[in-house]
Amino acid sequence: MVFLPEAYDYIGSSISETFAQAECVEKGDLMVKLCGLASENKVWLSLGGAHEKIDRKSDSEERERIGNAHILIDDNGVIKEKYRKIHLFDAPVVGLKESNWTLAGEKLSEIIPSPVGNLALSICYDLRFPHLSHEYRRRGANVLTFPSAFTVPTGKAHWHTLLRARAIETQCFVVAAAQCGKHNEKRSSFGHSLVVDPWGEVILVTVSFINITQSIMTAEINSVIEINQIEDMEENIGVGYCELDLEKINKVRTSMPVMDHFKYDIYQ
Ligand SMILES: O=C(O)CNC(=O)[C@H](CS)NC(=O)CCC(=O)C(=O)O
Repeated sequence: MVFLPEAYDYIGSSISETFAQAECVEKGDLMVKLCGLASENKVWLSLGGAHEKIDRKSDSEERERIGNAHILIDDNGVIKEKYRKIHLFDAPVVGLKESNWTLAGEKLSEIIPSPVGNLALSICYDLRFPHLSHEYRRRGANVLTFPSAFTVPTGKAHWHTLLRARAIETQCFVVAAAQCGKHNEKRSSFGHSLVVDPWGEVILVTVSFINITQSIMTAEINSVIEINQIEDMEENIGVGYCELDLEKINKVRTSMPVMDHFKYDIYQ
């Protein structure tokens, strides 16, 4: 299975550029190509965040806005699920207001059984809302996904901690493909695509692999590195590879059955 980050299609340098390139998820040219690639190569795809052109008739709001949609494609090239980002990143700390151009989603993703586990779809800023992750766990997820385009200052401060916390609390694998580098004069992303196991251990983090001009298909497979080494590393576009040992989930959950210990009667 291949996981791509939020905004895997493009990152616009202005709202008008972002609108101009948005495509309808089900019928867009890019999506047709990606479904073809999934079936030809027999891989599942997690497309972490498409700029989704929304049919105005189904949008009750007056302003033009797009969806931020995480799409899951199976190895037959069939779209299995589409999740629209629920929590929009309106954050004065970095001067971004996603709700200016995005319409928030209103429902959770289904839990989708896949060859790498029972997947739950989220996007980026959703990571900061533990109730969402907890609800996915309660509904049977064992792999949470947080494709992201985290900003550099908030990424430095919180990215690793939040991802590990969600993994530890829910006892799920957490897979987080992340944008990295400078997109335009105004935007850069923190990077550090991460996979965390249900015990909270980081089992994959991407660092510098390939030159941006090389094909991703020829990228070298990464080796796992220690978190305390990361600060000094440059990150380019690249790929990381790891295996999810689903047995770990059972081990962690039986050895510490936190789900049985919630006291909803006391704190709802
Ligand atoms: O708009 C696009 O083209 C792609 N989408 C994004 O970059 C989104 C909305 S601005 N970024 C985040 O949610 C960052 C969250 C974050 O950095 C944090 O929670 O600290």
